[in-house]
Amino acid sequence: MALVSMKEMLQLAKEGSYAVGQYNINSLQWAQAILEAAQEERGPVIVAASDRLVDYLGGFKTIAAMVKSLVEGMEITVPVALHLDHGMNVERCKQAIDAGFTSVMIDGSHYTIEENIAMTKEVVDYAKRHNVSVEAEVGTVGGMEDGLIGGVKYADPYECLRLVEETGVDALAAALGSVHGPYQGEPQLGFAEMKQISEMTGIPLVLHGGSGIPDYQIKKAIELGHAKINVNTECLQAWAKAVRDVLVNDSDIYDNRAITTPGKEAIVATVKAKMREFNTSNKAPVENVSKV
Ligand SMILES: O=C(O)C[C@@H](O)[C@H](O)C(=O)COP(=O)(O)O
Ligand SMILES: [Zn+2]
Repeated sequence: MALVSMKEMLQLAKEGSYAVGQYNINSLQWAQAILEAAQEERGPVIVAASDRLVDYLGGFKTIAAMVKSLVEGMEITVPVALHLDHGMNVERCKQAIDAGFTSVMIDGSHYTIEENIAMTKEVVDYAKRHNVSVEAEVGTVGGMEDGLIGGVKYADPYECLRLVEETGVDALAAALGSVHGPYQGEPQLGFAEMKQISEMTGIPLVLHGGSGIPDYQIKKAIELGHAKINVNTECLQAWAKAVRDVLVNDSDIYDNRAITTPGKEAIVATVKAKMREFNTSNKAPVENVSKV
């Protein structure tokens, strides 16, 4: 199946009270694992490359070619969106779109709201011409973002409304207490603000920092309008644990495949567990699933 934008995927998720997971790739093996998990769970999936890792992964064209050819070679029939995560500027988003990404995030959250709106609008105008979906961010997710350590800054509901109305963006990441990387203690998400922003804007919300959030808070975030949840840290932790176990248990092992395959299996298991938690399993359209 050809790669799709995440516009329809997220609208269906919002209407159906579930969320589509965005899983970040950190190498070829990540892409294989995420696609395998989604196909086995029969649910839509968002495969993402974080802009800070795009060059490390070989650049936009390499990533798009890799994901497209894995979808074809692995006979993936569930809907797959290829998304640029935390796009650093307008130019990077345009490059991703030109290379074949079907969705982009323009992260203008470190700028003034006026600058954020202007950047987002330029990306939306370009993306619409290519049938590509756009996500924007208001406020600041805590922890590690764009390679920087920063504190939480809650999204202002009126700024969210302005950005949505003035840009026509497809999905909004409103920072409400979530953190990239591991949490220190229990996450404290701002549910009252979440409800207000969801009701005011009406568009699918995106939860960054989706790793390490207890199930009851995930369920509440979905109930209050989140249709996309980003997960990277939990996959990294599962991969690292599996690979570490192999190396600790066998000091003579040197074969790359033997060392890293348990890491890949750990990512598959993590993504499948998340898809069940987010209620994405079995949500691929029936006509896609019947081809399996
Ligand atoms: O690490 C990245 O660059 C991508 C993440 O910021 C991703 O967008 C995300 O929100 C993952 O959250 P986490 O798994 O809770 O760290
Ligand atoms: Zn993020």
